[in-house]
Amino acid sequence: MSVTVRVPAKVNVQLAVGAARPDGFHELANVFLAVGLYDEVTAAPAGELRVTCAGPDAEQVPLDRTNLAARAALALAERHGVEPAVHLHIAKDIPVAGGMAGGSADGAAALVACDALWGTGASRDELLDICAELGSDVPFSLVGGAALGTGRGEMLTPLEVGGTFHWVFALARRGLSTPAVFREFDRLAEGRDVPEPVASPDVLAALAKGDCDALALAVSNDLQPAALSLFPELSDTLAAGRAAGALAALVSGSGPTTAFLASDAGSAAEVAAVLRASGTCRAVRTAEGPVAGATVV
Ligand SMILES: C[C@](O)(CO)[C@H](O)COP(=O)(O)OP(=O)(O)OC[C@H]1O[C@@H](n2ccc(N)nc2=O)[C@H](O)[C@@H]1O
Ligand SMILES: Nc1ncnc2c1ncn2[C@@H]1O[C@H](COP(=O)(O)OP(=O)(O)OP(=O)(O)O)[C@@H](O)[C@H]1O
Repeated sequence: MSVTVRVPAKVNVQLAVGAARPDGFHELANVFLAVGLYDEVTAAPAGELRVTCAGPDAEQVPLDRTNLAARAALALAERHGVEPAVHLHIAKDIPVAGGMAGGSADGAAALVACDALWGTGASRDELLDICAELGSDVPFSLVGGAALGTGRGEMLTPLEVGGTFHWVFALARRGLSTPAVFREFDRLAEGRDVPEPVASPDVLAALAKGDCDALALAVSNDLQPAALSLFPELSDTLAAGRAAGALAALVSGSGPTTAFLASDAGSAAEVAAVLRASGTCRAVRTAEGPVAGATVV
């Protein structure tokens, strides 16, 4: 018997970043949208904990106990006094180190899969607690849809969304480390006051209405200058997407994936084709959001 869980990537339609806290994390107002690029994690009984991974970026994924899927299984097993004797197989389609919460997605998926496989019957709140221990983005991967994340991003308030948004994602030729991007944010902020991060009423209203033109005017990412500083070539990708007719162009989370909002599926396909031909990125994907979070299939 095995359990397979499908889990989406995310894009941040607003990422407001405050000053560094004493614990090193940054206070955020993080508006997450789950988009239809998926990993699948399959949990099956095994002699001992084992992780395997397949997919285009699989060789970049650690297979030891630092893998977020393995850490999720160990955390659940420890809380419930269960042997973590499980084979976790990750079918990976979310770009690795791309700012789309790929590792976080696998953590949330493994948790749901192991809970079902072992019959541990953890409550939603307990699963969310474990997710928050694993990483700031992991709780959102569990719940999906759209949500405002406060604190370091782990305290979620679900958001209503009045329609479907069409996105194009340009994958970069190398990854960016999330801690390095936050450090660069701090360096760029030296000597000036960083305001408290607050959710933009315009972003929330545009999501609630399902209004892509309004969302295009309202999206923002405070990590974008830091990501561009570490990876200047991303400006060319953003410019290529804008020139192709995208309504908005921004870095996704800590990058280096760039995200482009389109008015419908047809124009998303056109923007994707122009980006592919531009030579400014490694690959291009289209996806819609919001979609559901980690779900047993
Ligand atoms: C950039 C985002 O992806 C936006 O959704 C997230 O804020 C990052 O979430 P994540 O990858 O789950 O991050 P974590 O695993 O919790 O933290 C990784 C590292 O990112 C930095 N970090 C993360 C979240 C946060 N609010 N402040 C931070 O400064 C810290 O250096 C931390 O050590
Ligand atoms: N299951 C996993 N899949 C991918 N990377 C993982 C996984 N577990 C741990 N990692 C490690 O985490 C690093 C970041 O990968 P990940 O794909 O999660 O980045 P990300 O999408 O930029 O994250 P985020 O958007 O949450 O900041 C990788 O370089 C890898 O070493």
